Amino acid sequence: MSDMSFLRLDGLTLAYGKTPAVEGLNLDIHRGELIALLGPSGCGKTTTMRAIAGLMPVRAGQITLDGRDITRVAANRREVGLVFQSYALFPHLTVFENVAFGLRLKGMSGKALEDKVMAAIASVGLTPFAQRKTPDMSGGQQQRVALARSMVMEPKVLMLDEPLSNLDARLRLEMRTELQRVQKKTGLTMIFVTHDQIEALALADRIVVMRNGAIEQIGTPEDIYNRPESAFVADFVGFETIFALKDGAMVTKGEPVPVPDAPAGAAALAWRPRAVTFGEGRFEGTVLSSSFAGSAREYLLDTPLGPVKAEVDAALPAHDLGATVRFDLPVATAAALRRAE
Ligand SMILES: Nc1ncnc2c1ncn2[C@@H]1O[C@H](COP(=O)(O)OP(=O)(O)OP(=O)(O)O)[C@@H](O)[C@H]1O
Repeated sequence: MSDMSFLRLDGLTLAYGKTPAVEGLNLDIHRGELIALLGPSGCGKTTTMRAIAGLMPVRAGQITLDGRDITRVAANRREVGLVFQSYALFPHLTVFENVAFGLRLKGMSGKALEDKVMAAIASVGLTPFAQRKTPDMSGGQQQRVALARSMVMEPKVLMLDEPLSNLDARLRLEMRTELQRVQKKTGLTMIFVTHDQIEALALADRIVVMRNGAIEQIGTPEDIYNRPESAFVADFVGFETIFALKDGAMVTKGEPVPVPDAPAGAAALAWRPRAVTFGEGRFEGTVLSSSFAGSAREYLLDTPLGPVKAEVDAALPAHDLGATVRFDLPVATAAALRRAE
């Protein structure tokens, strides 16, 4: 068996009663990879993780972990860890006892237990807090306790459901680095769920973008950010101006715009605000809104083509609302999408 299929989902189909949640999902995860499941609310991220953890029956398909079919194996025998958004720590127990809990259930005690627990606590940088009760700790520290408690069980795969969503902006950044550090140090295969594209781009080795219970695109952060395949993914990673191509022309709100130099096979063209030429070009639009963002200024333009978002250097003179400006959509700065939806 190759490392390519350390964790393999094969035609995974999941449903809540008559409501389908995930349909025929195929995914191969390497040993030691950090994978982000990214997508809008309701696309099936949590349901997929619950199925891998054994908390959700599989309607059809197969889950294989390290060469073993675990599709119908009980949750506690899967060697899969799951850290919930809420951490679910025991408030009356110390950090040490929270982390030791699962090992005690397995019958471990004494020095062996202590060594393992303290090593797990050390790996998340909480050694000085081992005897503290968890309610007396910050959100980020509690998150680390939850991480240590799962890691100490030495799962083959550790899954985290929106691990950073309860933290404030500063702690989120700190825990992002921490999570990456712990993962690289331990070589643990990890899957985390997020609907935050910045978090997925910053953390993951590969990103799995989901939509309506299926995989829309799988790739490295660079692939997803620079080479989105569909309008759905492009829009998700900040290409805000997207036009479908039909018969060699862009389909716009008004007249079709011929694009003789469109890349072969492209179904749509997409521009980030920064890639739109502003102040000159073939087209004209009216400033609908303008927002200052430090080094840049963003304009939303009302144009005969449809809405266009452009970003320019904030040092340039600002345009008033209602002002008429010229702009262009150069093919050279566009991403060519294979799917227009
Ligand atoms: N307990 C449930 N009973 C019935 N349907 C459910 C239940 N939980 C989820 N669903 C449905 O299954 C689909 C997938 O939901 P899931 O929770 O996996 O999405 P998600 O991508 O994790 O969303 P979020 O980002 O909001 O957590 C959705 O259509 C959802 O409405």
